[in-house]
Amino acid sequence: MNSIISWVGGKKALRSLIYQRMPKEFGRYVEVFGGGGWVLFGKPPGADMEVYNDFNADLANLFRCVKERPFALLKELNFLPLNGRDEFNVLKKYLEKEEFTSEYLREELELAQQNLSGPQFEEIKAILMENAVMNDVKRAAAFFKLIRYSYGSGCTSYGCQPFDIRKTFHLIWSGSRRLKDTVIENKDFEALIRQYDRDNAFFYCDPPYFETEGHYAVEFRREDHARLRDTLAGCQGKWLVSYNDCEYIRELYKDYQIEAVSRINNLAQRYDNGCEFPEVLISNYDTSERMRDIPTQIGLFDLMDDLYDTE
Ligand SMILES: C[S@@+](CC[C@H](N)C(=O)[O-])C[C@H]1O[C@@H](n2cnc3c(N)ncnc32)[C@H](O)[C@@H]1O
Repeated sequence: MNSIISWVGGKKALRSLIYQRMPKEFGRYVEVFGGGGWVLFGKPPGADMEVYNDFNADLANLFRCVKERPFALLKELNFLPLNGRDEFNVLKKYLEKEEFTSEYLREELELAQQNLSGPQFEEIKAILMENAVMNDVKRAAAFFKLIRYSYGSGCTSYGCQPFDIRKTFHLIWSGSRRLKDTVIENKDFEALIRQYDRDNAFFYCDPPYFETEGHYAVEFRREDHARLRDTLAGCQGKWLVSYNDCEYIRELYKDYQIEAVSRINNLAQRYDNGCEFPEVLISNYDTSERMRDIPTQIGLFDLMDDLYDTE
């Protein structure tokens, strides 16, 4: 199926190449730089454990709400489903406000426990918990709209295209079903990889590309590319990384398998028909395993796409 959102650097066009190169067997699938989760959404759930991660808290919260609170999210989205520059600016301001963090909730609960009797505390606790969840849903709805209304899904400028948000509701439903058993995380890649690494793990890593790091709300520094390589170097499991094809990345991963691939560049394609974008797939295992069985494996993924393709 398609993702619930478009995302800068989303791997819709590259994912069939990635499926063909995945290890034939793995017990846990971990999408380290989740973004729109295009690779995850297009693959059958399969593995014993599946993890979606992104360090962007709004993105992880959106995925969590789609998975766990689809009713509340749809209700929130359906409330005043306008689409105009003014609403876009209001949503942006709302998301820029200081977050209602779990730290704040913990303090409120502690205060209530110290100052109230047992039954009173239980009553207030239920209200505080409910409000905290509703805040998550409100934030998820605002973020979802911001992505949908912005230019190129970049969340920064208004896209100026009329769009009825209700047209996306079926995606939220099918997304919720697809994410039913997926663990959603909001961690820096290094902590995540160390936490989930096992010899039966498979990590798909799609970091911000070299010299386009600034396209994301979460800061990714130049030295983070080397930190990622060093973290992956210590892995027991298998991993596949996608990057733009450039000298720096080729040198950084010179001890691993590097395959050049290319795909249509979605944004450039708008202005330059036929524009292709050179990328590399880097791995610590033999990616031709699955391709040797190509008729059966591709058939399976194609079938999933047919079942779920909704956009
Ligand atoms: C190229 S995008 C991933 C696109 C995704 N594969 C898709 O198909 O939509 C890179 C993502 O990495 C996330 N990111 C940036 N720094 C990170 C970090 N230190 N740890 C985990 N995720 C990070 C960004 O928020 C962004 O969503």
